[in-house]
Amino acid sequence: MSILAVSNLAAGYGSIGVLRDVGFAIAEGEILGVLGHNGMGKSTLLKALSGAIRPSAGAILFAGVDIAQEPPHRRARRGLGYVPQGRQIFPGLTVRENMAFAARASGAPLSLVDEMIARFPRLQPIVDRAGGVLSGGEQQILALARCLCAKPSLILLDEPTEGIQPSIRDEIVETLLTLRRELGLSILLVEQNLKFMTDLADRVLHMEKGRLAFAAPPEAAA
Ligand SMILES: Nc1ncnc2c1ncn2[C@@H]1O[C@H](COP(=O)(O)OP(=O)(O)OP(=O)(O)O)[C@@H](O)[C@H]1O
Repeated sequence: MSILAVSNLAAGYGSIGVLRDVGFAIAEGEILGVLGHNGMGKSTLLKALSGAIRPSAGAILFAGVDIAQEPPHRRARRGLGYVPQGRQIFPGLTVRENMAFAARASGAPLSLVDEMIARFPRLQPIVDRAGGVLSGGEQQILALARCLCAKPSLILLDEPTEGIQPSIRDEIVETLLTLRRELGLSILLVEQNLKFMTDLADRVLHMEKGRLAFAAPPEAAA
């Protein structure tokens, strides 16, 4: 069964249309990648799915329910996680506080915070450090771990490797594959880094001028 089924989706900014007639589905436990040049609409797609922008047409079935017109917090509560580009962690809160905030806001148990800290060893020595002083890579891991503290069944990742070193990138790959294996986590990944995409994605779609143009296996896309 599909965790996400999108059909005829259109979205944009005011009178500027960006996405047109977008349709695809993600199976439970699947990792789907979306590739595309700058400005083609990849981030806009994730914004429309997360609720950051409201689609002007189309359906977004999440676990069988159409969420296309729901606000972001309701989608998050259903188990739709979103890690936007730029990460958006709370700079004045510590690593642990950032994560506890996400767990509380979603009604997930606070024990998930310790579970996620255990899954991301790089966070262990810095749990009491303020989010704002972390390196770019540390912030990326925190943003991902914080998203997972809300107990999502599908996560939307917008260019998670942007500006981070290969060793951290490899850790993120390993942890995401483990989460998929152990918890059945599904992932929609927007990424320009082909190695990361190839390591992670089961299937890759290509976005061109607001449309999903064709599908190819990750090897072919690379
Ligand atoms: N807030 C906004 N208001 C108006 N137009 C926007 C806004 N955000 C993005 N756009 C426009 O929407 C189009 C798609 O942008 P989007 O960020 O989705 O592309 P992208 O494929 O994610 O690109 P990149 O890889 O550079 O992040 C672009 O033409 C962009 O200029």
